[in-house]
Amino acid sequence: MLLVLNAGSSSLKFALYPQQVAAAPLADGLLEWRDGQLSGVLRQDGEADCHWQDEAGAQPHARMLGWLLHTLTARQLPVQAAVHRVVHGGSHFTQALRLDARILAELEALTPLAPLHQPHNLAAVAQLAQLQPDLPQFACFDTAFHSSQPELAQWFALPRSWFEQGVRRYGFHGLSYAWVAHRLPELHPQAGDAKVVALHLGNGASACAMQGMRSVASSMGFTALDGLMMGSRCGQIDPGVLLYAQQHLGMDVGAVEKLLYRQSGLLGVSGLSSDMRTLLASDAPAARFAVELFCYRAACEVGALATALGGLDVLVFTGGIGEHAAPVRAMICERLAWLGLALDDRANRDHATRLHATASRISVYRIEADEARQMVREVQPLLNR
Ligand SMILES: Nc1ncnc2c1ncn2[C@@H]1O[C@H](COP(=O)(O)OP(=O)(O)O)[C@@H](O)[C@H]1O
Ligand SMILES: CC(=O)OP(=O)(O)O
Ligand SMILES: [Mg+2]
Repeated sequence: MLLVLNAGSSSLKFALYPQQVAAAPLADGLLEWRDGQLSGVLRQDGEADCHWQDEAGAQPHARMLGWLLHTLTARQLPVQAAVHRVVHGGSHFTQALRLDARILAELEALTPLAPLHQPHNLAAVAQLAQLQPDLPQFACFDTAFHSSQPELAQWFALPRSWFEQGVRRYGFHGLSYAWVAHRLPELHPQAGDAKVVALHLGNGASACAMQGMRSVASSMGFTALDGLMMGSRCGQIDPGVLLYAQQHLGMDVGAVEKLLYRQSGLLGVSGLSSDMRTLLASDAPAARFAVELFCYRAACEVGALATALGGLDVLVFTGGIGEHAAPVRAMICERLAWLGLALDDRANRDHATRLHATASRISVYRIEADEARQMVREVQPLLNR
């Protein structure tokens, strides 16, 4: 049994797969740590049949994972290996691999580049090792899919030595895009020759340009801050704003980090929520404006990536917002009408897989993100070595 883990700041998604690439997980669910409370939900056979709650107390994450391992073992589903989504693999790690102490130290050094993700990803590795020391543990990287990008797409216009030190555009959400690259040819037979832009719109949001189903450019860069507007991250910003915040407003580095990662995006602009569902349900003008800005920025980024590709044949929506927010898809596509893109309104409202109108020059698809299954695919060749 292979346990797939995707650890975030306050939640940990898990799924348990048999050690062959099966269509559906044997069990999956979510562990959460919020307001001093721990909770867990486990689904088996599609039914959420196990709920757990406890006070946070000491070592909350270890207790959540302890509950999970205990529950799975009690159900005759003992965990034999674990694979983690690790957001940043830096320039060295461009493939799934088995974790050891040396690799973990290198990954820890990348924490400043992904402060919202990397520490939580690595904490889950350490806690599992404590609970089950012999467990083989693997990592799959969000940056790996983008390692195929040409140098032109990777460089900032900084002095040469900065690139050599690793200050370059990496790109993220690679597990989600790799899954899109796997699924799209099943939906669009000419996908291999197509110029594709995929939009991963979730709590974090980014866009990726693909040619030959490989990444050639992306909107996220050195960290998961650049590019699109997100739930609470600002996306693309004039770096002069950061100088202004420090030099004239006297903000220290911690305050600037908090501003960029946690107080901006949909949350900052709406003053209401980072959650797209809440904003779409609200009549407040600031909520509507936040949604409009989100869509405007996404459409502009699609235009930029179409230029990187030299054309656009296919647009893909994925991630929580991309999969479920029909009004957001409609607003983004409206702004791309000049490219010859037309949605089928009904298909969009019904969340169909194929979303474009018959007359559209550009095909549009909705693909459900499945980072967990992509991780199983990537780690499969390493399991029986
Ligand atoms: N039915 C829905 N309509 C609109 N937005 C939705 C819907 N379901 C989920 N979302 C949005 O998706 C976002 C979360 O995306 P998800 O990909 O699940 O996030 P994460 O990055 O945490 O994995 C939230 O903004 C949420 O409001
Ligand atoms: C890289 C990133 O932004 O991930 P998430 O969408 O899970 O926050
Ligand atoms: Mg996500």
